[in-house]
Amino acid sequence: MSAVLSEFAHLIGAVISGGYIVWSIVERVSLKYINRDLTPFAAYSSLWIAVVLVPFFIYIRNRLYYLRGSRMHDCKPAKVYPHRDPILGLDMLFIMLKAVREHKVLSIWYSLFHSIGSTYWTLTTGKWVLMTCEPENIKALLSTQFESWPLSPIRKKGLEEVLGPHAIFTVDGPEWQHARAMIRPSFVRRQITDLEYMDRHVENFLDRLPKDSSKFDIQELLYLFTMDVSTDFMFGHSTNMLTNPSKEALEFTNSFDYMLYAAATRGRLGWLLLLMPDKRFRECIKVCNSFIDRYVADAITQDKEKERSYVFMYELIQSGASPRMVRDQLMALILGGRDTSASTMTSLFWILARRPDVVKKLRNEISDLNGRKPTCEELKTLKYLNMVLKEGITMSHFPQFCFPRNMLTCIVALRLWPPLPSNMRTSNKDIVLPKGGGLDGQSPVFVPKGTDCRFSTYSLHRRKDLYGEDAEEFRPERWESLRPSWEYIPFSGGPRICIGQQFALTQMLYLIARVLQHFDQIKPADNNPMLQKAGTTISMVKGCWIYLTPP
Ligand code: HEM
Repeated sequence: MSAVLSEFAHLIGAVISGGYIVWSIVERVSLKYINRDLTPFAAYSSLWIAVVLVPFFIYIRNRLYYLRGSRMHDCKPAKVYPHRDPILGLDMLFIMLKAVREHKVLSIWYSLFHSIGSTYWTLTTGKWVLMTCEPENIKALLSTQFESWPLSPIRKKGLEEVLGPHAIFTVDGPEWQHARAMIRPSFVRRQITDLEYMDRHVENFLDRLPKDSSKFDIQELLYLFTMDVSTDFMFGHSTNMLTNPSKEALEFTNSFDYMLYAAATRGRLGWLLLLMPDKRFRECIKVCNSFIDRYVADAITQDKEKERSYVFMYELIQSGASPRMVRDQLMALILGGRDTSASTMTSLFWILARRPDVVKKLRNEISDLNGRKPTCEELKTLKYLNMVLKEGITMSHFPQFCFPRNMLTCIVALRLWPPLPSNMRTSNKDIVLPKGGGLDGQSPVFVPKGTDCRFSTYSLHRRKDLYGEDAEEFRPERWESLRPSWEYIPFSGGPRICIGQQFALTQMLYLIARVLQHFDQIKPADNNPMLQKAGTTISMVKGCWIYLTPP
């Protein structure tokens, strides 16, 4: 009965507002061309009122649709952010723009979840978005309802501009399956454990570290390091940013940085970006594309003898991928691989500089190697690994990986400062998420087709009800008893789980182990709180300035 009433109200609303709009337009036209009012009430016809009526009608229509859907599916409405502007939600836009300027986006999300609840609705430039940091909802989005939650069109559009239309990060459905199937074997075959080639870059990194305990920005070096590793892995040619970058490599790296930063900002602005054309953004895309195209063309035309046993680009070319396809995947993998690892290691060094107790423990673990470079086998056979295996810290959605003991610190860094602090999916049909409805947020919540749902990994990882009252504290020891599942998703989960997680963890583990073999103490060079900006990944606004002291 209520469904019939709501359909009826919907119909009446459509007829009244639609009729009014048509009538206003006809009156205007007749006044202009035949200089005559058509109806005695012509004075009441106003295009301005018509313009206001449209969003009002859309609002009522959506509201009724939502309430009806909720009733039909035994759901309760989720809480709503108390907007001052209930039509476009411009108040939230201004809050977010201010937060971006002050680098407080992550903490604002966190505090909103804290004050409203772990699932709530908010308006973003006229569109309702469901915000959540509820593990059950995230599991639904990424796994159990995977088919119904493709990538959001905003993200697709934003990333398509920079990565291209075939990149694994911008496609869904069969095209995504194809891209993933093409990339996946490379990560398995390579075993991600070729420390030899990684070692060259780690040595370059160590060479750049000041040995006289002078202060320096480790973030800058980490981004150069991961760019060198990524390009070496992808093209078989490193940008050599740590040693002797060519003019092109420098230009590529700078353009890549700007391109990603601009893409993230544009993604946040949505349709408002139409008002803000960015010439530099376009130029940077061109620079990056032509840098990669040169390597691809070179590899295709010259059929070069491979310098190393494995180069990702050659594998793609041999799989029959078109040059455009190869370029798009290469861009995606540099994006996926470079900033994420650099961001994690930066956060980690920031906290290590403030936690000498943790540095001491880590150095004790590593001292078993007697200063030798760890082989992959040695990394695996460290005595602590047995303990971790006994403890069984293997997540259900990390089927192929167990974390060695000395990776625990990385895990902690990934919990508190996940490099991808939030993500979004859009429903392709009316659907029900398991939690978030009702005053207590425990009932299922109805989500109409076309709704964006943003989940905040950053806020999820800091939930006190999941991680304890000290959730915001850096305490690696908590992992000795923790068995998280969907409460811990730095690498996402489900079918689209990060393809490079083992590569990333090995790279980070190796670099950190080697740095700690060379340096005894890590100290902060300032007392500033951690200030992070959220681009496509998070990074530290003023860098991470530290002192390293050799033993
Ligand atoms: C600390 C390091 C890393 C973190 C925290 C991380 C995190 C993530 C996350 C959260 C996703 C899911 C994105 C989404 O579904 O929207 C993802 C996907 C992906 N990551 Fe990573 N990543 C890391 C390193 C890497 C590395 C080193 C590579 C490659 C060299 C890589 C390649 C990818 C690819 C290709 C995908 C897309 C998978 C798909 O859509 O099927 N990642 N990563």
